[in-house]
This record gives sequence, structure tokens and C-alpha cells, in this order.
Amino acid sequence: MDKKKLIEGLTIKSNEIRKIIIETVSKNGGHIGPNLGVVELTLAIHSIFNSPKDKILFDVGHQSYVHKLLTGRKDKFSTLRQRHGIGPFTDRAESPHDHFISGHAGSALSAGFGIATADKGNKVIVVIGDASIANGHSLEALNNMDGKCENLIVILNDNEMSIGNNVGALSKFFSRVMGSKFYLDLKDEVEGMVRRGKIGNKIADIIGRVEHGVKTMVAPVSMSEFLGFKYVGPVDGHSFEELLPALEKAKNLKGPIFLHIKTHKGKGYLPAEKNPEKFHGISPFDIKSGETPKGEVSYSKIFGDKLVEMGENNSDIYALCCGMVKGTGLSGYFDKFKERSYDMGIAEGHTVTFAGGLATQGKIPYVAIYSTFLQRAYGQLIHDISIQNLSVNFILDRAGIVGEDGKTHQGLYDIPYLLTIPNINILAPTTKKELEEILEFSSTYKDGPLSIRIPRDSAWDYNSSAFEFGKWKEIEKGNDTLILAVGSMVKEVVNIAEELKTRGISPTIVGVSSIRPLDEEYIEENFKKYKNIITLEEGRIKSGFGSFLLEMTNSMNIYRKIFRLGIECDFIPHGKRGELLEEFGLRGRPLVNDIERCINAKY
Ligand SMILES: Cc1ncc(C[n+]2csc(CCOP(=O)(O)OP(=O)(O)O)c2C)c(N)n1
Ligand SMILES: CC(=O)[C@@H](O)[C@H](O)COP(=O)(O)O
Ligand SMILES: [Mg+2]
Repeated sequence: MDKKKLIEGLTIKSNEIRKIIIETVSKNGGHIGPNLGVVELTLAIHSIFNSPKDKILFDVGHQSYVHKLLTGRKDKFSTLRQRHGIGPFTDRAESPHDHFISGHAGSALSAGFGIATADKGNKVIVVIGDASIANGHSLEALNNMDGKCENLIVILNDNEMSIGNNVGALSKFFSRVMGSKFYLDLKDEVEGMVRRGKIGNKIADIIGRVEHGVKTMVAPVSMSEFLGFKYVGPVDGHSFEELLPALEKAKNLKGPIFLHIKTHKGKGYLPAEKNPEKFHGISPFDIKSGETPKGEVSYSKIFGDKLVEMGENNSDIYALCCGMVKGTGLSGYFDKFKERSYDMGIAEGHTVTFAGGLATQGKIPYVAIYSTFLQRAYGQLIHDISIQNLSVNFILDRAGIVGEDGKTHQGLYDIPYLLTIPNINILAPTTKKELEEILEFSSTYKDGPLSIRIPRDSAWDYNSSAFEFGKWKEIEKGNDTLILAVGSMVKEVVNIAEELKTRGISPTIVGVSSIRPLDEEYIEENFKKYKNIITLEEGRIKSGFGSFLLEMTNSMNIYRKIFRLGIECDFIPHGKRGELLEEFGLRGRPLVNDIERCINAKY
């Protein structure tokens, strides 16, 4: 097709796509900024390559909406991130154009390398952001590729942003090539001369080589030489005029190719361009103003505020997170105590070990990581923290059902995986007040690691006695049914207490904020008094709190039937948190039914 016509067509499509994304995300919420940034890039990739034969992968997958719209999912796109609707990231179960699951950063290069190794006849294109490429998993893949994969094209989507500001040496390395005034002036000059027909192809080629030399000079070792790639770029990722020939070149060269694209997060929607951090991932908003309705105060905020208060009185307190300062509630601490705040980048394993190092020197680290992402650091939790029994405090944010981010992000596994690790005590505040009390307690606790799990929920309070380590609390006194509700589940049981009464069930409700250690004294004294014992947790049932309780009561020679309620299925899909809690039996009428079923069970 005529190049001019092609670009005109793509430009029209890019406008349509931006409109669809803005309208859909304004209603459903989602990762708007990253997607608006890759509209031209994704359109250009799809026009040069032949998906699904050529395989396009997106690291994290939060920027794959344009790809979804171009690969048969346009009609259903209004259901984005809703229950039974289009998923938040790429998913082999959703489309033959999606070649690997995504959601966690850093897996696409390894997966892409594997796919390219197995399918040498087609091209494999991996799109990865400037923050995700610095993740340890990505670096292992880049190191291992070592010039080996001829059909692999890595596209670095460099917008100089993670969720917030990007951190680390690699991001500086990338911006040094592009940011150099000398290089930019030279590039403009050469392009101008070519356009004006002042130089022929041969001279342009020589100048091109000089340009490459300058890049190599500006960036001490060019990526291509360093890692065995052929480097193409940097390219303006919003210009089809630049993108199309660069992709064509990448397609025709023998790889592996490293194509460096520069983009702007939120491109084409002013509020998102002005505030890329807010619009990285956002709840429904007003298109005109970009405003979101004022939400309730979250547990993350309570944690962050309390840590600021504690940090004022204790200069040994350090706050650490992995590219998620705002999400974990740490913005206030980072603003106030810069020298004791560390955004480590997308580097969960490294962060855990770094915190271990701090702890050996008597510091008090608070490592705030979402439950799902701490899975990345299981090895470090055992090798570096548990074996040495180091006093590191872990805040497991988004523990339980997270909602629209779906199966890759649900925080369902932390109770089971932490319970397999010796020494780590596991706490789950049941109220806002208890979270604050636990945080106070944690700064003085010197006997090993503590984990504190908080849900993706607004903070809730209920009148109850003060927190005591290893002690459970009776919140309501009932008759022959005992419900042991872990952390976030206390609110759910309290909310159905009236409905239970209408069915003749009047349970004793116990708030379990201490998963390990268990309250053995309470168990000894009370288990024999109840006909029905039910546990309730916002996490996977298998190997969870209820299972741990069974195991422990068995060792204590207390043999009682214990009914365990929690998440039965292996993976929870995307949908609203509240709706999923109900559907999977942890809220409202379904929870009432399940409790009644346990009580009426014959065994
Ligand atoms: C292992 C892991 N840790 C943290 C996150 C949360 N997270 C999602 S996107 C993102 C930033 C990604 O930045 P970049 O790769 O530059 O892509 P951009 O959003 O800028 O396009 C982070 C920290 C994640 N998805 N996976
Ligand atoms: C893609 C990703 O992993 C993050 O952007 C995540 O979606 C953030 O979740 P919250 O919106 O709960 O902070
Ligand atoms: Mg980025």
C-alpha cells in the first residue's frame, strides 16, 4: 500500500482507538495511561507483523488493550475488567493472539525467548516497559539470550515512568542516549538534510554510522554490543513515519533486535498526560475533568499515615517498596523521610534481602509489597530472612480478593505460602484500630520477621479490646457455634450477624488477628464448649488458616470437626471485589448459607 495512505489510515484508527479506550476505562476503570502511550506502537506492530503467526507478547500486559481491540475483542471491549468480560492482561484462554499469561512484570522476555526458540519460523515480538526491563527476571532473560535468538525482537517502550517515577541506573542509561542534546541536535540535522534531499543515500548511511558511534559514546556501551542485540532506535513511538520503517528494519534484520521506542504515558488525553501516575491504573472517572469520586480511606492509607507517625519518633524505621509508592500508601513517608525511604523498582526478591541487610544492622525495615508480588520473593523469605530469623516487617497489601486485576493479582496464597516458612509470624488486623496497634507493636518486636496482611478495602472499625500478640478476641458471645474470622472476615461476619439470627444461628464471633502464633490458650479453654467450629479466611482454603488450625489442634490432642470456609477454587477471575466476595461465598447471603450448611452438616 502507498505509504502516505497507510499512515493516514493508521492515524484515523489511532484516534478511534484512543476514544474507545478513554470511554471504556472512564466507566470500568483500568490501565489507561500505559495504553494511550502505545496506540501508535501497537497499530504499527500489527501492520508490519502477521499475528498470531508472528507472536506479540506484552510484559505485564497492562498495556495490551490496543492489541485486544485489534485482535477480535472490539465488540466485547465494553466489558473490560468486568466479571465474565475481557480480562485485564493478556491471557491464552482469551485469544489465540495472546501467547502467554501476563500480569506480573518481567516474565515476557523469558516466555518470548522460549517461544522463539521453539518456533523459529516466525517472529516473536516482546514489548516491555523501561521499569519492567530492569526487573531481575527480565535481566536474567537478556543475559541468557546472549545473541542467540535470530527471530526475536525486543521492543523497549521507554516512557521514563514506572507507575510513578522510574528508578535505578538502567532508566538513566536509556535516557542518556535520548536525552543528550548533542545527539538530538545531530539527529535532527541529519533527518532535515535527508528530507531536503541535500545528501544522498551513501552519505546518509555514513552519517547513520556516525550517529551510531555517537550513541555508543553517549551510552558507554550500546545495548546491542553489550547484550548481543542489534540496536535500532531510538524512535519516536508516536510517529508512524518513524515507527513503520524501524519495525520493517527490525523484521528484515537477523536478530535478536533491540528496538528502543520513546513514548509518553497517557498520550492524547490531557488529564492523563498531566498526571501519569494517577492515570496509570485508575477507577472510573469523569472524562471531562479527569476526576475520580472521592473514595473511602483505605487500609494502605492507614498504614502509611501510621508509619509517618512512627517514623517521627524512631529514626531506625525504614520504608521500602517495589515501584508502588502510592499504591502501598507510602507517599507521605517518602516525602517526609527521604533518607529512610527506598523505592527499589520492580525487584521484590532483592528488596526482601536488602531489608534483611538493614535488619542485621539494627534498623527496622517495613517492606510494603502486594501479597501477589511477594510470591516472587519466596526463596529470599526462606534463605535470607527465615533462616537468620531477621526482624523484618512485611506489609502484605491487597491480601485477599483484589477485584478487577483478576487471577494473576488475587492475594490468595500468602497465608499458605507464609505458613510453610519457619519463624515468620502472620498477623491479620481485623480493624483500622488494630492495624495501628499492630504497627506500634511491630516496631518493638525483635524476635523475628512479622507479616501483616491488609485487604484491598476501606478501613473499618468495630468496638473491641486492645491488640495482644498471639491472642484472639471474642467480638460477640453466642451459643453453640464458634466462628473464627481471620482479619478482613470479621467485618463480613458482623455484617451478617442479624441475618444469621433470623435463621436461629447465634454464633460466638472471634476475631483472629494472629494466624501464627495461634491462641492456644483460647483453643484449650473454648473448643470443647462448642458444637460447631467454623473458620473463615479471605484466602485459599487449602493449607490456609483453617488447615493450620486442624494440624495444630491435632498436635494438641484436641479432636474436633472444624469447618473451613475460604476460597475453594484455585484461581479467582476478574470482577468487582464485592461481587467476587459474594460469588465465592465470603460475603452476604452466600456466606450465611455456607455457615448454615456447616451447622446442618451430618458427619
Ligand atoms: C512483579 C511485579 N511487581 C510489581 C508490579 C506492579 N506494576 C505493574 S505495572 C508497573 C510499572 C511498569 O512500568 P513499565 O514497565 O515502565 O511500564 P509502563 O507502565 O510505564 O508502560 C508496576 C510496578 C507487577 N505487575 N509485577
Ligand atoms: C498492572 C499492575 O500490576 C498494577 O498496575 C496493579 O494493577 C495496581 O493495582 P492497584 O490499582 O490495586 O494499585
Ligand atoms: Mg515505563
